[in-house]
Order: sequence, then structure tokens, then C-alpha cells
Amino acid sequence: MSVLDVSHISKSFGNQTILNDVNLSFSGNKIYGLLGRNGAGKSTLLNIITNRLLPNGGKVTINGDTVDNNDEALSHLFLMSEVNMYSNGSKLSKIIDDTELLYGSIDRQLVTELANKFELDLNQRFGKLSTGYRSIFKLILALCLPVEYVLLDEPVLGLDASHRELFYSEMLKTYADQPRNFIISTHLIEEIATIISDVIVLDNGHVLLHDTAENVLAQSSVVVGPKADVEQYTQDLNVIGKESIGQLAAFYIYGELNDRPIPDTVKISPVDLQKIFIFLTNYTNGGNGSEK
Ligand SMILES: Nc1ncnc2c1ncn2[C@@H]1O[C@H](COP(=O)(O)OP(=O)(O)OP(=O)(O)O)[C@@H](O)[C@H]1O
Repeated sequence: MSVLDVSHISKSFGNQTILNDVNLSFSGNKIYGLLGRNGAGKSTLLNIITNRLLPNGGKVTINGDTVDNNDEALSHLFLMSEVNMYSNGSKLSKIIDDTELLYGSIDRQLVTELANKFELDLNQRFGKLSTGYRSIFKLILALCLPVEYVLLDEPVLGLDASHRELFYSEMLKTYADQPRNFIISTHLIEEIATIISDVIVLDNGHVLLHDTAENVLAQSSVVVGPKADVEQYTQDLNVIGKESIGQLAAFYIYGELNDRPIPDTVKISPVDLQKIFIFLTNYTNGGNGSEK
């Protein structure tokens, strides 16, 4: 089984430390959601993994081989991002030919199928495409290349709602046909919540959370009821966020609930991934929710 290891990666820009001893391992043909607030270092990490950026410390390896200036190792990875690597004058069909040479092969049948579904004319020049269609073209390449790690940095930037839906469903189809690892960095957490198997949250230069989406959801709950009862019930629990309106309170918990009987006045419900993310990343930045 192929393994992509990120070991002790650190990166600073000037005196600003963006990544501080980051350790992560990707394997098992999973779909990872890479989350983090603006400026958390997600793009920096993806650029380091694909050797577009050099770290100040640490290393990235695929099956033990460094990616640093290693074309063989890098041929297992494809990073799709908003950065345009292609010249405006190039026809899409020519870019496809060149990319095929670089990666050894490309699924031509799938390229044609996806171009038809997205109504993308492959005879157009890259520079003539709208922002959304540039993303679509790069996503088609990402889905059709024979790589074990598909890294998507804000993949649906500029795509309208129906194209976003089409992309997620086509991505899942290709994943079912050819299981591989996807690492998706996005702020549209609700859109990817149902397709990711693992959640990684970067915060303040560190990996704040790395777990299966199932575990993250299982550990999260919201306790709602009269403020005094909620406060009493959640006393020794890991409260990551609080909301209150008048005497009614909602306390968000990350971790085990206790065995204490739940008061009749209090209701405990599941929490969605986006809410968990907001509270986890607010909490570490000094806040713990809003009191209205
Ligand atoms: N080439 C660079 N030179 C200087 N600073 C940089 C450079 N690239 C990134 N940074 C800084 O590093 C920090 C992390 O940027 P990065 O783009 O990795 O974050 P991100 O998590 O992808 O953010 P966003 O979600 O807003 O896209 C930011 O403060 C950014 O300004």
C-alpha cells in the first residue's frame, strides 16, 4: 500500500511561522478533508508536498522516497490549485497531450466524457476560458491522471452550484472505479462533509485534529436547555463553544459525555462538521462562542 508521509515539516515566511513541526500520513485510498481558517497554511502544505515550495525543515516521502527533486516520486501526485501552470495561448488538447507525456498516461475516454458533461470545448485556448472553466479543465486533468494522490486546493473555486454538484458526483464515480487518495482543501465544509472519510484541521501552524469524519462526528454534541441546567450538566465536559439567547443556552461538546443522568429540561443533539470546525478553531484562538 502506498504511503505519503509528511514528517516534521516546518515553514516560515520572514519571521512568520506558518507550519510548525507538522506530521501527517496519508494512505489507504481515502478522501481527506484538509481544513483550516484563512492563512492556516493549507496551500503552503500542499505546495510543499508537491515540491513546489521547499520547507525550512522536515521531509515529505512517498513509500520512503523523498519528493524533493524526485520526478519518479512526484509522478504519483497531482496538485490542482488556482495557480495557472498553463500558457494562455495553449489549446486545451495540447495541454492534455503535454500532461500525458509528463504522467505517462491519461484516461482519454474519461477526458472526453467529462468535457462533454461540463460542456467544455477542448479546442479552446486556455486563456479564453472563464475562471470557472479554468477550474473545470484542471479538475478534469486531476480526475483523469493515473496518480495515487490527487491534491485539490479549493477545487470548486468559481464553479456554479450545478457544476459543483456535477464535480463531486463525477469525482466519487472515478473514486469508485479507481480508488486513490484525495486531499481536498476547502472552506465549503458542508459540501464535502458527506464525501470525506478523514478530517484534518490545521491551526496555528499545527495539526489541531486528524481523525476519521465518523469519529469526529461521534465525539461532538450540543447540549441545549435552560442556562443553569446546561452549565451544571456540562461542568466537567470539554466545552468548545457556547451560544445563549436569554436564559436558553447551547453548549457544544467535543469528547465524551459523562454518565450523569441527563436532566429532563436538557436536550442533546449531534453537531455538523462545519459547526465543530468553527468552534474548534475559534476556541484555540481565544474565543469560545457567542453570547447574545
Ligand atoms: N510566498 C509567500 N511569501 C510570503 N508569505 C506567504 C507566501 N505564501 C503564503 N504566505 C503566507 O503564509 C500564510 C499561509 O498561507 P496559505 O496560503 O498557505 O494559507 P491557507 O490556509 O491556504 O489560506 P486560505 O484558506 O486563505 O487560502 C499566509 O499568512 C500567507 O500570507
